[in-house]
Amino acid sequence: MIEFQHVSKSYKKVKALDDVTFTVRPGTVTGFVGPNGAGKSTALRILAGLSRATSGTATVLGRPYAELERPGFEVGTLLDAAAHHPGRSGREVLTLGAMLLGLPRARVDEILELVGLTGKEGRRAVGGYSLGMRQRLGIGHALLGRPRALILDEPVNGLDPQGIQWMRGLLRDLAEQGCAVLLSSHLLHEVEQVADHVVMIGRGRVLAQGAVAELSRGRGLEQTFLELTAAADRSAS
Ligand SMILES: Nc1ncnc2c1ncn2[C@@H]1O[C@H](COP(=O)(O)OP(=O)(O)OP(=O)(O)O)[C@@H](O)[C@H]1O
Repeated sequence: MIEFQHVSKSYKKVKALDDVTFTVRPGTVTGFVGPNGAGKSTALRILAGLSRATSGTATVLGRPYAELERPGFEVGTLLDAAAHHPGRSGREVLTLGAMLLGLPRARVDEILELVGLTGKEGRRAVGGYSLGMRQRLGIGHALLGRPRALILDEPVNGLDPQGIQWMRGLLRDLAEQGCAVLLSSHLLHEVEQVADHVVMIGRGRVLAQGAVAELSRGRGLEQTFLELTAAADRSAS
């Protein structure tokens, strides 16, 4: 379970998040959508313990990230596909992660296979990876410890159509295994394909949340999203 309760975050003059409350239940994929600057990354960074809320609480499995006893086994994060050292090979990145968690080397091979990186690709330096390959490595790294919650910032960015289809299947499988998956995306059509629930934010506030079918209102999520964000812009001006 992932929970935001009345989370607000201010940077000097900017109110990046304003009283954000929502839940991601185990066994579901929740899409987190909003225009540029809406506050998505800020919310995910707070959840992953990389930034502090000004007020409110964001928890994973009932605790703030900093208080998780075994974070690598509880929550997997993919917040920045370029986070790994460019000089390390994909295999080295995964091996370091596996060592930190006390996992056997065999887990690295399992993960390379799961994310569709070949042995040869695994031996290449990450600096030479395409964005799609980085995304595959990043999600593999997040999954090393078989976490019960996943936080993914734009995971399909840079993936080709086959890659997008693969990611969709992977996230659905993880949800079926009971994982709580939170993914931010600008691709509303993609969110519609993979998510059960959607949280729409604009200017730091939750504009709507609910089941995908409910929010698409028979016309598609994009239409609802455009109407809600336009209304939020009008009321702010
Ligand atoms: N470190 C920071 N200092 C000051 N303002 C910040 C900082 N980080 C984010 N902001 C501001 O907070 C607001 C929310 O930004 P955030 O990056 O969370 O949005 P986002 O929804 O992830 O956007 P995008 O879709 O473009 O990635 C923006 O107005 C942004 O300028």
